[in-house]
Amino acid sequence: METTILKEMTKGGSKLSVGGGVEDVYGEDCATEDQSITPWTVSIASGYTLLRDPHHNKGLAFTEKERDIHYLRGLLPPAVISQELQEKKLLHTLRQYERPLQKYMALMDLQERNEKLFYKLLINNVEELLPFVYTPTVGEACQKFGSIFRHPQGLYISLKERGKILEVLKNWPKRTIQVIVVTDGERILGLGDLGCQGMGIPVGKLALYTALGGVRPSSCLPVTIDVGTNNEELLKEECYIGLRQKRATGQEYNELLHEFVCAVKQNYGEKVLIQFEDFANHNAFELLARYRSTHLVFNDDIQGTAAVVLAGIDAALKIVRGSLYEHTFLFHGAGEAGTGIAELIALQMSKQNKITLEEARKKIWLIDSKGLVVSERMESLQQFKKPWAHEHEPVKNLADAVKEIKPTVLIGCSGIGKTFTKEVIEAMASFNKNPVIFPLSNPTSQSECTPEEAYTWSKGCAIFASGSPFDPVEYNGKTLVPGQANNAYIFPGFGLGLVISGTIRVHDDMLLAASEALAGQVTEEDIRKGMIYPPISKIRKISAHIAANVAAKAYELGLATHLPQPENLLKFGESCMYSPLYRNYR
Ligand SMILES: NC(=O)C1=CN([C@@H]2O[C@H](COP(=O)(O)OP(=O)(O)OC[C@H]3O[C@@H](n4cnc5c(N)ncnc54)[C@H](OP(=O)(O)O)[C@@H]3O)[C@@H](O)[C@H]2O)C=CC1
Ligand SMILES: CC(=O)C(=O)O
Ligand SMILES: [Mg+2]
Repeated sequence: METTILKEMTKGGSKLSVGGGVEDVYGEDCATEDQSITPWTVSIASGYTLLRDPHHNKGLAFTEKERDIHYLRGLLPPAVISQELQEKKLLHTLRQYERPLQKYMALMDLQERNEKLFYKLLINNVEELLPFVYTPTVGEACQKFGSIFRHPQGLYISLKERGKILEVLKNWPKRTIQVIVVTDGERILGLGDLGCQGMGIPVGKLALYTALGGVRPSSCLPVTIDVGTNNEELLKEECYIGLRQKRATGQEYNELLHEFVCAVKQNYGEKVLIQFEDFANHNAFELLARYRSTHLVFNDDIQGTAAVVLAGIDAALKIVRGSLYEHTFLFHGAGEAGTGIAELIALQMSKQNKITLEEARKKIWLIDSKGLVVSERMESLQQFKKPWAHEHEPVKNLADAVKEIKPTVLIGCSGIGKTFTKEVIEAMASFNKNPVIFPLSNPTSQSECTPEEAYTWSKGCAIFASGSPFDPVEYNGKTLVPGQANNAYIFPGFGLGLVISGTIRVHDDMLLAASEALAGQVTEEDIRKGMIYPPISKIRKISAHIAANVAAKAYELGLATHLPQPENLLKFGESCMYSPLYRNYR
């Protein structure tokens, strides 16, 4: 098949070359989605190849003229339909599927077939479709990844590629990458070690980077590092897609990860964001500590989750009153999410009250699988738990700890479902007018409790937000809307902020800036309805605000490299956001 140069043109577009200040941000094949600045892009597909190129395929929406010019005659049935009608038809079809996994597979197929239509559908129906590309369905998809696998998405880097990672990166068809989400599959949501099948997570997270944060899909790269799996069932499974060996650890593991991180910087430069996702905590904290001062790295489970929860607490304080420091926090789970959130809350308390971090930490308690984290256990505690080992008698279970500590805010992040029992919630409600309850564990099966349970056991008083989505609940004739405390509110806007400012390092103050921007998007009306997060349907606007705040902080800290600083970062961020609308081809 002959390939010709294909030029995309916006309606009324007149310029021939790619130009404008935003080009530096997006580089390569398209400068910006602000078509008034740069209406042209160049690609190389035509005819049959064009129909199979997901970035440019429009299916039946190709116009008569485009069909003539691009050798599409006969390759499509005669009807020409609009993108809006395509979207309507697809939504109708998706709604016919009964099982969430069928919807997931249909959506992934669409993403591989027609990228713009996939994103238009997702952006316009985010509330309805997010649960099928993200938690909870992505969890089931990862568990069954081997049997539902149809076409590879993202890059697989296994121990077999040791010493050749730079070459592997060069096999990826895009040269300009701005965001990488990488997992090694060892702690996929609360579902444990899913090995190579964890790829569903980077793919899903990056779909959100584009749909929720407006980062261009062509500049996103999902990566799975396969060092084996300790999941015996997967190792025995016929359809398992990964290396059939136990996980490599120690030096072998560290060397592979180091080669990866260095190859990324060498291939894509120092402004590419590496987001670590769903690593087990024994690696996650070390990787972040090792690379945070030399590379642009971000751990979503530790840092993104912290920012989203702090924002929810900020909004909850408008209902329960008092400052952060006047509250007492208890975490069920002392891993990445737990200690990450705890640390950011302590940092904010210390800034607000001009106290030391040590003093602030005293208001925060954590429980792990062995009970309350207390000083008596200091020697045997992992490093990241030590700052939280306060003086206290040992306490073995959550219900007893709640009664002893009397927290105002209870946060679940153990990955173990059903642990916020009736006894726990009733105890919380017995000394709090409005207990703040955050069952953060994902997916839905691992949630510490449902909103219905929290509202019923607290007699409708709980302020509730969970990691996975739940439907509104009718309680005593009132509709209560549970919030979704999920890092999806933060990372897409956070990443966009780094990209538009060309930031080279992540600083904790940027997490506070992101958190503040999210909390600022919660309206009085949301609060009146008991909602501590803004509706997810407004996520593009929310992400633009987060991006602007993060970028502003990066400029203030001298970590941004795109100079001069745009006058209006919000407008600039919005103008950089990916648009899923088809372009006219000439
Ligand atoms: N809503 C959101 O945005 C996010 C949600 N999460 C969810 O949070 C959960 C935990 O993730 P993460 O922190 O990364 O995982 P980690 O493995 O790092 O931490 C889990 C913690 O839970 C503790 N734990 C395990 N079992 C029990 C138990 N029976 N009783 C008390 N504590 C227990 C572990 O104890 P020990 O240390 O002793 O092993 C550990 O401290 C997952 O379900 C994940 O999906 C994570 C990130 C974001
Ligand atoms: C949401 C998320 O990052 C997690 O559950 O791991
Ligand atoms: Mg995660």
